[in-house]
Amino acid sequence: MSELSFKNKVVVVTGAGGGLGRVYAIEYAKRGASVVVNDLGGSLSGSGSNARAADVVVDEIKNKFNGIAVANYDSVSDNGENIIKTAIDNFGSIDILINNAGILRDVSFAKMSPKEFGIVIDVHLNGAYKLTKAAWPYMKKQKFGRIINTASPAGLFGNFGQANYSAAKLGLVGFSETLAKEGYKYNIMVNSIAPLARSRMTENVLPPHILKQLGPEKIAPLVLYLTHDSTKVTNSIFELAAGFYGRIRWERSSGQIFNPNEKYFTPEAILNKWSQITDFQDKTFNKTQHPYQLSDYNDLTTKAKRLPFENDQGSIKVDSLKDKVVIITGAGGGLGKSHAIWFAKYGAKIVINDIKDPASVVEEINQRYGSKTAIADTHNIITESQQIIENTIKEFGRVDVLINNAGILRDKSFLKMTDEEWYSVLQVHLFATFAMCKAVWPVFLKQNSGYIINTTSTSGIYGNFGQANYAAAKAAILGFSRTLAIEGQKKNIKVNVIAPHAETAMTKTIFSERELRNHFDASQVSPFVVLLASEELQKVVGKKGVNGQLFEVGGGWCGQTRWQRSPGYVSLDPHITPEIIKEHWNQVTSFPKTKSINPSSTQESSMAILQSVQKAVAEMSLGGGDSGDSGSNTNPNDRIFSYSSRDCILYNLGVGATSKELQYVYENDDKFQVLPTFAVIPGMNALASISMDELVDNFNFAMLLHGEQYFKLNQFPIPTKGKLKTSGEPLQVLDKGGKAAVVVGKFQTMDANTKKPVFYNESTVFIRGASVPGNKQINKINEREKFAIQSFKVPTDRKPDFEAEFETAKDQAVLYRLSGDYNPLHIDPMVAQSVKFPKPILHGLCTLGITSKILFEKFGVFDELKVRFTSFVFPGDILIIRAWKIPNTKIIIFQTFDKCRDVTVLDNAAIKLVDDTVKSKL
Ligand SMILES: CCCCCCC[C@@H](O)CC(=O)SCCNC(=O)CCNC(=O)[C@H](O)C(C)(C)COP(=O)(O)OP(=O)(O)OC[C@H]1O[C@@H](n2cnc3c(N)ncnc32)[C@H](O)[C@@H]1OP(=O)(O)O
Repeated sequence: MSELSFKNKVVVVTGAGGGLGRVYAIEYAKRGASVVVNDLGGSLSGSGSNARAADVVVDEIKNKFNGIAVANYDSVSDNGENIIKTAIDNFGSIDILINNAGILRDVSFAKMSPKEFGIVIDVHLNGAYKLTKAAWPYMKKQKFGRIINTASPAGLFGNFGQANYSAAKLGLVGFSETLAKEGYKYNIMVNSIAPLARSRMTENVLPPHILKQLGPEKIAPLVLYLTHDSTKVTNSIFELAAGFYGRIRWERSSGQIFNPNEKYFTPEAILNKWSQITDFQDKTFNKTQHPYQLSDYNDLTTKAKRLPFENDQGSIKVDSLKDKVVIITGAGGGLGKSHAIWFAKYGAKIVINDIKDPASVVEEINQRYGSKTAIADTHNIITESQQIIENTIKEFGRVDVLINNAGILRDKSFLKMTDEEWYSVLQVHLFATFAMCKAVWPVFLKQNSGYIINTTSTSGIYGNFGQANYAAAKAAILGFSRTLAIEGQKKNIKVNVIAPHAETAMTKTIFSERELRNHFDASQVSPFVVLLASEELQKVVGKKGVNGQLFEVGGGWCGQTRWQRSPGYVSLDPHITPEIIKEHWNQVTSFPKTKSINPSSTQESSMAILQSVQKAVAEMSLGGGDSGDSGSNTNPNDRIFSYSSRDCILYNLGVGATSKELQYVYENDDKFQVLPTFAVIPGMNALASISMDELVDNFNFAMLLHGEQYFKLNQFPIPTKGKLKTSGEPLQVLDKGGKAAVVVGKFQTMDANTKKPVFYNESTVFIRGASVPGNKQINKINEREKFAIQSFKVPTDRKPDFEAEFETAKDQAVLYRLSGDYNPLHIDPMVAQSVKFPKPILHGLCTLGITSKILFEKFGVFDELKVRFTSFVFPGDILIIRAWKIPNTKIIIFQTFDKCRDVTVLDNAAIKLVDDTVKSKL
C-alpha cells in the first residue's frame, strides 16, 4: 500500500509541546506536511509560560526529520485565531486542524470552584471553538478541511472528580457532530477521538504496567488516517489506546409508545412499562437504532395516537412527590411550566424560576392546587443560583428536586456564528446548569438525597445544522451530568438527563406548523420528568437505581440512549502506521451484533479496551498458531501447529535437557526424540481459540494461572517434526465463589495430513478476580476423561519409591517461553508485580516438563498424565520430585516440592505407564 502523504498540507496541532500533540506534529512533518506546533509552554496545571516546549518540537522536526514546522505560543482560548494566522502567514493555508490542547483541574464537584469549571471549559471547548472558527472560512473556501477534536472516555461516560473535564470533552463531541453536518458539502470532515494515552495527564492516574502500553504513538496513526485527503470518514467518534481502535456510536432503544393524552399518559403508565423503555430489542412499532438525528416523531406519534386511549396504569401509584420541594428553571412557560403543573398535580411544592414572568404560572398553579403550592423566583440562574436555593429553603424549608430547564437559542450557521452567540448559549445552558447544581449540591449532600434532572437536546446528542453553540452546550451538560451521577451515587443523589422533543424555539426551527400541532406538546414530556424524580422508579429498578442515564422523550414515545462500541481492531505491531489502520478500517468500524459492547463507565470502557489488547497479546503469546487451513470445512477454532526437530530441541532444553543428553539435543543422534510432555504444546498453542474474555466476566489475562493439566498420548514416540491440527472447546466454566473462575478446555490434536489423533489434552486455567454468572456456567463433567478428574493422594504411610532433586536455572523461563508460551507473567517484572508476584514466575508446564522428564527416565513411557499446579515456582528454585508406585497398577503418583519456598508445587498428580515392566525403550 502506498504511503499516505501529507505533502503540501498545512497542519495546526494545539498543545503540541509534548505527549500526543508532539507525536502528531512529528508524524505529519515526517510525511511532508508543514506544521504549526502550538504550545503555551505551561506546566500541566496550566500556569507559567515559556516558549521551550513548542521550540523543542520544532527543532526536532527540522533537525531530525528535515521537516517543516513553525512554533506558536498562543493560548488557544485567548488567541486561538492567532494560531491559525500563524499557519496562514507562514504557509498560506490551513488544511488540517488538530484540537488537542488541554488542561486538568480534577477536584470533586463539592469542592470545584466556578473558576476551576470555567477554565477547563475555556481551554478545551472554547479553545477548539476559537481555532475552528478561524480556520473554517479557509477550509470552506478551498473545499477541503479535516478537523479532529479530542474528547475523552471521561467525557463519554463521566469520571469521578472531572465534572469540568467531562463537560468540556462531551461538549466537543456535540460540537464536532454539528460541524460534520455543516462541513460535509465543503469536504470538511470532522471527527472526535477519545484516547486513553500515556501523557502528562495520565501518568499520575494509571499504574505503570498499564501506562507502558499507552503510548501516544499508538494514537497518532488513526488521527493521520482520518485527516488524509483520501479519507472521507466524518461525524464519527473513536475510542483508542494501546493498539486498540474502535468506533463508538449512539444506540437508541426502540423504547415504548403510549397514547399521549393528558389523562392516561402518566408517570404511573410510564413506570408500568419501564423495562420496555430501556429495552434495546426491536419492536413492531420501532427499531433500536444507531442514529445521527432525533427519532422520527411524526411516525411514532401517529402510532402512539392510534393506541387505545387508556394506557395501563400498572399497580404502583407514584406518591413519593407529595410535599417534596422542586425548583424548575425557565418555568415561566413552555416545558418548564408544564413540568411545574405536573409536579403540582403530584403534590409537590414548586419554585417557578424565570427571569421573565413566573407570576402568571404561580397564580395558575396556586389556583388549581392550593395557595402556596408554588412561589415565584426571578433570580438569575448563572449569577444568583445561591439566592435561588436560599429563597427556596426560606419559603419551603428544603429542596428535593432540581430541574434545569432554562435555555436560549442563537441558531446560526457556523460560518456566521458570532462569539457572542457562542458564549451566550454556553452561559445560559452549561454555566447555569453548573451554577444551579453547585448551589444545590451541599444541600443534597447534607440531607443524603436529591434528584437532579438536566435538560439536553437531540441536537446535543447528534449535532444539528446551525446549532454548533447549542449542540456543544447540550452535549456538555450530558457529560457533566454523568460525572455528577457518579459522584452523587454514594450520597443517594440521582442525576439524569432528558432530551425532550418539545422545545419551543428549537422545534419551531425544524417543524412545520402542522407537525408542531401534531406532536409539540410539553405535557407529553413532563410525566416522564416527574417519574424520574420519584422514589417509586428507583425502587422498581433496584440496587443501582436510575442514575446518570439519558432519555429521549416526546409525543408519547420514551426511549433510552446509550453508547455502543465496535469490538474494534487491535494491532500489536510496535510501529503502527496510518496504512495499517486503513487496511483494517472495516474491523475498526463494523458492529457485529454479538460482539459490540455497551460500556457505561470510563472504567468499563478502558478495561474492555485493555482486555482486547491483552487478548491479542495472549493469542500471540500462547503461540497464536494459524487458525484453520486453506481447505474447506475448516473450523475457525482449529489451530495449525507445524514443528521441526529444532522446536523439539528447544522444548527439551526448556525442560532441563543438556549437552550430555544427545538424544534430546542433537537431531542426528540415533535416539533423537522429544519428551512426552511435548504433548501439551499444540494444545497450549490452541488455548487462544477459547475466548476466555467471553466465557467469564472481568477477565484479565495477567491474572490467569495454569491450574491443572491432563494429557493422553495417542502415539509414541512423538514424531520429531510434523504439522498438527488442534481443535479446542470449553468443557467447564465455573465460578469459584465470585473470586475466581475456572475454565477447563479440551484440545484434540491430530496429524493435519493423516487426521490420525496424536494427543488429547484437558487444561484447566484458574483466573483470579474473574467471575461467571449462573447463565454463563458450563459443566460438561461427563465428557471429561476419567484419569483427568481422578484424585491422586500421595501415600502418607510410606516413603516415596523414588526421589530426585533438580535446580532450575535462573533463566529457565526465558528459555522455556520460546516453545510458545510468551505470557509476559514469566518474563516481565512489571506485569508480574501488577498481579502481586514479586518477580516473574516459572511456567507451570515447565515445572511439569522438568518433573516428567525425570519420571520418564526413571519409569519409562507413560501415555496419560494428570497434575494440579498448587503453587508457583520462581526460576532458580530447587525442585524435589517424589514418586510412589501404586502396587498392582500402572500408576505412579508424584509430587513436586519447591525447596526454596518450602511448598508443594505439583500435587494430585500421576502418570499411567504404558508397560510397567519396561523402562523407557529408548
Ligand atoms: C495448555 C494450556 C496452557 C495454559 C497456559 C496458561 C498460561 C501460563 O503462562 C500460566 C502459567 O503457567 S501460571 C504458572 C503455573 N501455575 C501456578 O503457579 C498456579 C499455582 N496454584 C496456585 O497458586 C493456587 O492453587 C491457585 C491460586 C490456583 C488457587 O489457590 P486458592 O485461591 O488458594 O484456591 P483454594 O481456596 O485452595 O480453592 C478454591 C477453589 O479453586 C479450586 N482450585 C484450587 N486450586 C486449583 C487449581 N490449581 N486448579 C484448578 N482448581 C483449583 C479448589 O478446588 C476450590 O474449588 P471449590 O471451591 O469448588 O472446592
